[in-house]
Amino acid sequence: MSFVTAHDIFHAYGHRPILERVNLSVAEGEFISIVGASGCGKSTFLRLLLAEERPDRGVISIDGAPPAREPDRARGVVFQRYSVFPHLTLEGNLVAAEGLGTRWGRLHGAARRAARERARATLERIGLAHAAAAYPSTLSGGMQQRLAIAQALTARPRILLLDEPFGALDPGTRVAMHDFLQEMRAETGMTVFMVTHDIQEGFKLGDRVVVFDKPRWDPQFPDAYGATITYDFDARHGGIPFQTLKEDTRVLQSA
Ligand SMILES: Nc1ncnc2c1ncn2[C@@H]1O[C@H](COP(=O)(O)OP(=O)(O)OP(=O)(O)O)[C@@H](O)[C@H]1O
Repeated sequence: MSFVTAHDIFHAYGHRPILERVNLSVAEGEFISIVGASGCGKSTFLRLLLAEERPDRGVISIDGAPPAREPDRARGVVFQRYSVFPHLTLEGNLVAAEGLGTRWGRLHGAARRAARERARATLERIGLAHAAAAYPSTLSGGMQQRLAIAQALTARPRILLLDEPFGALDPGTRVAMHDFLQEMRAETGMTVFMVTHDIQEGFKLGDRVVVFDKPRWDPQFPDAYGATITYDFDARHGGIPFQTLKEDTRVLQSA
């Protein structure tokens, strides 16, 4: 049963097609890694899932409805340039994340006390309890990233969108973050879309690895065509034997 679907998506910036004929069907709980050349529209696709932009043509649906335009608790996001609140302590960051989903954007009284308790438990969980009262600027990149992911997960989103979340991390911290993400995923059963430039990472974490590429390419007019999903690998079974070639790559020869 499909939870997230993209049907025949076309999206352009001005006269420049970025995505064309993108079709994808994702079951709830699947982890989709997205790879592809720089600038081929991977982040654009995430923005369409977030409804930050609407596709020019085609339909995206999440749980049978178009994605909500307003930020909602169903979707958590972590970008490479992660967005923690610099003026709040670590604990304050997690409490604020819970408040974002409420009517007034803040929690008060007993609800706030309960959120603080949960924040402390989460910080314990991600190994940052000792820094609960510290500010993000005093943390290393890996610790800030851990906080950003914990913040996105605080609302227990049904869908987590990750745009190169581990790009800036050293290899050791990366592996620790992979473990953390895998644990959180096992616990919550959330659906994940992760853009990465690291194919190994894509296969390690993903159930499927989808490749965005331009099946049509005119060397005279490189911007003439958009990218689509050219491969959809089943990464649960080692990938390659289960690959689905969705389109032939056709290079247009100049006369
Ligand atoms: N708001 C915008 N207006 C015009 N062009 C844009 C806009 N956003 C992105 N683009 C262009 O659309 C193309 C796709 O961008 P996008 O960021 O989706 O690619 P990407 O595959 O995520 O790239 P990277 O791997 O480098 O992050 C790029 O050429 C980019 O310059």
